[in-house]
This record gives sequence, C-alpha cells and structure tokens, in this order.
Amino acid sequence: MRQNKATEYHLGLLKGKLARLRAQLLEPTPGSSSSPGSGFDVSKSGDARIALVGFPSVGKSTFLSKITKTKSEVAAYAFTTLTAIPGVLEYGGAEIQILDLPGIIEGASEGKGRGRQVISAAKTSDLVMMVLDATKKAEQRALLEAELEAVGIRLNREPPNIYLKQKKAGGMKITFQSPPKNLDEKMLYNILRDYKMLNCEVLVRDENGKKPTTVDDFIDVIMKDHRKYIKCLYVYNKIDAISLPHLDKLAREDHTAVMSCELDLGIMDVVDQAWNELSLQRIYTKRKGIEPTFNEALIVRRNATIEDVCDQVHRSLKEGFKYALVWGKSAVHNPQRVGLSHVVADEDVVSIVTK
Ligand SMILES: Nc1nc2c(ncn2[C@@H]2O[C@H](COP(=O)(O)OP(=O)(O)OP(=O)(O)O)[C@@H](O)[C@H]2O)c(=O)[nH]1
Ligand SMILES: [K+]
Ligand SMILES: [Mg+2]
Repeated sequence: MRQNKATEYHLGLLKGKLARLRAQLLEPTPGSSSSPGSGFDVSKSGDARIALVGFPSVGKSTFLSKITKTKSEVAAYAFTTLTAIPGVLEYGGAEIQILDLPGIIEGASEGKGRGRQVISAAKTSDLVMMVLDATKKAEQRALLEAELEAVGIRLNREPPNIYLKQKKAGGMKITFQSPPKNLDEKMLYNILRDYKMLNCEVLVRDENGKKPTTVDDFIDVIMKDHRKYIKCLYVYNKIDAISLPHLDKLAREDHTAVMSCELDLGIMDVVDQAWNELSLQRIYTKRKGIEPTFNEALIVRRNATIEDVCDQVHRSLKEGFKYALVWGKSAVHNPQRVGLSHVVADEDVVSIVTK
C-alpha cells in the first residue's frame, strides 16, 4: 500500500459509494416504465449474440450488411443507424445473431444520445465487437472502454478471485490468502460497513503470479449483480486508408482483428476470430452409412465431451450409449472410437453408436 494510508482509505470508501450510486442511477426501481436504461426490444435468437459497438460512422452497418442477409442503412453521416438492427450470420451450421447498433459517443454511459440503450444491448451479448476506425486516434478505444466500464461491463476479464458471502450474524471475517499489496482489512471493513454488510465472510484468494487485487476488484465483487464479464474483439475497419506500418501495429494487439469493408479485405478473418472468441464448437453428427450434413451443427461449449454432445441430441441418448466414432481435430486417427468422456473439437464429425 502507498504511503498515505488515510488517502487510500478515503478513496476506497468514495469509490464504493460511487459504484453504489451509479448502479442506482442506471437501474431504476422495478415498476417504473420505459426506463432509459433498457435495451432495444430485439429478442435473442440463434446460438450466440454479437453486438457491434462503436463511434458513429466506423462501418458497423457496412459490416452487418456484408456478413448477413440483412441490409442496414449505410451513409457517411453520423447516427445513420437509430435502432438495433439484428442480422443472422450463418457460420458452418451455427447461427449467430449480429446486432447492429447506433453509434455511441463520449458520455454515452451518462445517457448521451442513445448511449444507455446501446450499452444495455451490448450487455446482453456473448461477445462485444468493438468496431474502430483505423484512421482515427488510438484514444478512441480507451474512450469507448471507459464508457462500457462505467456501467459495469468488464471486457476480456475474469471476475476477481475474491469469495464474499453474507451471513445472518457473526460479524465480519476478512481473510487474505497471501499478504495483499493494495488492500488491507480496515479498508475492506470500512467499505463493507458502508454497504451495511455487517455480517459476512471475505476471502481474498492467492495473488501469486496474478495482478494484485485492488479495491476496484473488491467493489466489483460487492456489486456483482451489476457487473457483466463479456469477451470483446476489437475490430479496426477502414485499413484501406492507413499506412502499412500502422496496420502492422494495430493487427498485433491482443483480441484484435483488422479489415476493410470497402475493399472486402479481412472480413472472413474477423468472422473466424469472433467465432474463436465465443469459445463455441460446431459438432456435425453422422448416421451410419450416410454422409454428415454440414449445414446444421450442434453447438457445444469449449472442452465439451461426447456426453455433452449426446445430451444436445437427446436427453436419453446416453442411456443406450455404446461408443462413438469421431472424425476431426480431436481424433488421433479417423475415425477414432471413443467413450463418453472424450473431449471434442470444433468441426468434429461424431457418430453415436447405441446398444
Ligand atoms: N474507407 C472506408 N470507408 C468505409 C469502410 N467501411 C465503411 N466505410 C464508409 O464509412 C461510412 C459509414 O459507414 P456506416 O456503415 O454507415 O457506419 P456506422 O458505424 O454504421 O455508422 P452509424 O450508424 O452512423 O453509427 C460510409 O460512408 C461507408 O461507406 C472501409 O472499409 N473503408
Ligand atoms: K454512418
Ligand atoms: Mg450504422
């Protein structure tokens, strides 16, 4: 902890209060109709939802129109898109809903433009695709991140490694698995008291090798009902208008893809990368003696097993299970005969053999 402990305590408490007030502002009490914080009325469909978030005129609608059959209006002026426009991306038998959204500007989280609605829609997505204009300054990305951060969205991050449980009695019990760098018991005590969480158990888990836990992390844990951990792919569009060294630099950033909708460059790479970030896999099932159909896939999570595949096909398929034949990346030889615990890979072909 830094030298001036009093300042740290004060700041910690202040941040805690601020987080609480902000959440109250953003989420009006139930019953109050048509809150400005609610998203656009588009129901979820398909295997996953990707939200296109970005400043005006970066090319969100152009991208949607390229990768889906939906046409969303494209124009050179800002705020061409005024509401959420859903499209469906067909990806090797998977169906991904793509939500084209109005552009947002600085101050969106405080309600500028349709900022709040856009951010609420982003919160409902499995992946935020942050579309950026490669010709614009680097700050644009941090500005947008700050807007999302302000309403509780955490991009490409895991929930902090802190256990917090409220109790009926017994006071506060705060434990650190290893000596903390940025926190101490008194600071957490003050924040918890401010939240009127007088009886609770806190365990700040080992920090070894990880970024040390901060007071912001702790507040995120207290406010966990208002936090959303979402993956984000940063997509720089309009690379037709920048220099090659600049392109080189952008393309090497983490969770980043580059494209030019205008010249039709890199579009499929962006789609592939988005699919990877979603951590889903497409499994094609095959009946004996019949070729598999590749226009329909079973969608399972990463590290899914044959057992998960069976459950997706039919509840009771497992009961009669004898073995499965697997062709593809997870198979040592094609086909490989496997049991229920075999871990499948994206685009595997699976044939279930029952008794
Ligand atoms: N140079 C260049 N221009 C592009 C590219 N993609 C889109 N544009 C242009 O950028 C402008 C804005 O495109 P839109 O798709 O309307 O952008 P948007 O992000 O949906 O804009 P809003 O809905 O207003 O937020 C249009 O004039 C497009 O033709 C690209 O790859 N390169
Ligand atoms: K536009
Ligand atoms: Mg648009």
